[in-house]
Amino acid sequence: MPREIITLQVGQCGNQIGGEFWKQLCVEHGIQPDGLPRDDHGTHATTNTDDNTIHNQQQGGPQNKNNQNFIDDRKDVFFYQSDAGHYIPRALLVDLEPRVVNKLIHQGPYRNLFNEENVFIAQDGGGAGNNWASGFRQGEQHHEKVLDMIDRESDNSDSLEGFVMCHSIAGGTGSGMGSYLLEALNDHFPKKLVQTYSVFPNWSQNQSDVVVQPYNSVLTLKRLTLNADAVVVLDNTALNRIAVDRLKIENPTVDQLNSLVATIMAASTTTLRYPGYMNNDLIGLLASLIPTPRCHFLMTGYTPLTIADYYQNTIPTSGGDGDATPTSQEAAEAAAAGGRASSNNKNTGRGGHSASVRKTTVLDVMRRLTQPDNIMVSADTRSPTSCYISILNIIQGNDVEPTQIHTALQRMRERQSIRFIPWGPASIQVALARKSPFLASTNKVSGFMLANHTSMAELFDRLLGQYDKIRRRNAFLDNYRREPMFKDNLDEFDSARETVQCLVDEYRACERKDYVDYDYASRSDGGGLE
Ligand SMILES: Nc1nc2c(ncn2[C@@H]2O[C@H](COP(=O)(O)OP(=O)(O)OP(=O)(O)O)[C@@H](O)[C@H]2O)c(=O)[nH]1
Repeated sequence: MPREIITLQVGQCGNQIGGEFWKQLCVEHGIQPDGLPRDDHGTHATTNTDDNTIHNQQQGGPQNKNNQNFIDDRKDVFFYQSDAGHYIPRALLVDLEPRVVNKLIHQGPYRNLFNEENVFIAQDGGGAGNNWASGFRQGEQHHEKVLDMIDRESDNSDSLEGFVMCHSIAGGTGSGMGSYLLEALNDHFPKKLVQTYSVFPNWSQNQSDVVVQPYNSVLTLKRLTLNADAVVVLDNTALNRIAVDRLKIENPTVDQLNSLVATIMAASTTTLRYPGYMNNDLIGLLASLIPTPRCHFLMTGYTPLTIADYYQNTIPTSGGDGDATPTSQEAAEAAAAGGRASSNNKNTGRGGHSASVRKTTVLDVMRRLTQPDNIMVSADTRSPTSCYISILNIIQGNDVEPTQIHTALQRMRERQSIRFIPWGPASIQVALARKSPFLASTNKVSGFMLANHTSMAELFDRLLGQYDKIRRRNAFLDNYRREPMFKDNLDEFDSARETVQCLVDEYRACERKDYVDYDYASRSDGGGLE
């Protein structure tokens, strides 16, 4: 029986990255943009049967020459099938302004993919104006409608495992309404898991309209700490750095960053969609990564990196869509047509956007995954005190044998290049997965890392620094004071700051041997544990 997962996409960013995630899932599962399954088995299936038994043990699924393990994938974790045979995402598209959601459901080849009953757009359509408090208030105002949709979708599953939310923490809707929904999910579905893909802002961008991003981010981080079971951190600063330094794109577009995001999101769900003997449900996946409840912010790494083919020919822009830049719709059409951008699109002249990795072996891939260059969070994972709390590597390759993984692990252990917490087991978990036969790939092996690392505290610390700078001057607070939560006082700001500070302190405490004696009660927020 599938353990279904319902995805909530909230706000502009949430819906844009969510839209890319579904495109990626459709491609990987051989689902056409209209939801109908492709009638072939994929042109990139391998016919090597020599190691079937070995992979069978890893993947737990039947295999034969036609790569039956992929035909036996678990589409129904993320999709359900309509009476007419269309695969429909278990997704809710929520926004306080109509532009992005309308684009998803009215334009481009994927316009018929989503269930339109699952779309919520606020009637006045004014958005939340980069104001967390407005988003939170509107979340409360519209909660009945949205929770009705969630209830209907949850009744539509046999064994719902939980929810995944995609949003950004820095605007108004994804952060404020997203925060409201996180609290509501905890109240209404106390036994279900809640995982988020949370986009952190690019602090190096000096834009005047985003001066309040630190306020919104700190207020959201409180809910991510208290109301989510796991948060996959998607850090725009790091994604941008990777696109520039590794993929040699001068000015990455949002579409190009979202292509990286879609790769990460899809990779992180591989073991749920192609289950094996371990990590085949969300609880199994998260339990191994999160030994202590509050430190549940996960970083990711992926190698070899590429921007999906259909974005390769986009001309980088510093702002909106230029004439020569294919729109998301054109890119999606190109994707649907087989992954090539339209010939009208001019090439950048720099060749395809992929990091130059010529040879991929299991050991290389596993080593590269922990290299700071490949880690998609702007934090120093090699600082003298920071350490890994846990690591899960998902290695994908059609000819990979478990012995290669054992050898790679042994080598890495001998080199002692990775520092782990002093109070727990120092182990890298590895899940072996085959590649989708529907995806072209020039690399034999690719790898994805999901890791819990104490340097995450750096990101939060930096955020608190930005927050303190404007809060000390009580700057830009007028719009917040107009909202009910801040009408009488600003206590909620102080409470959120304190929760984030406690989170930083706990990550730092994790670096010490005596963390096992960590005194939750001594924390001013009582550790938030009931
Ligand atoms: N990676 C990525 N970041 C995005 C995208 N769209 C917006 N962002 C980031 O998200 C933050 C702004 O949040 P939005 O999602 O645009 O805002 P919102 O939640 O819709 O809220 P309002 O616009 O205030 O109603 C900024 O830090 C942006 O850089 C996207 O498609 N991809």
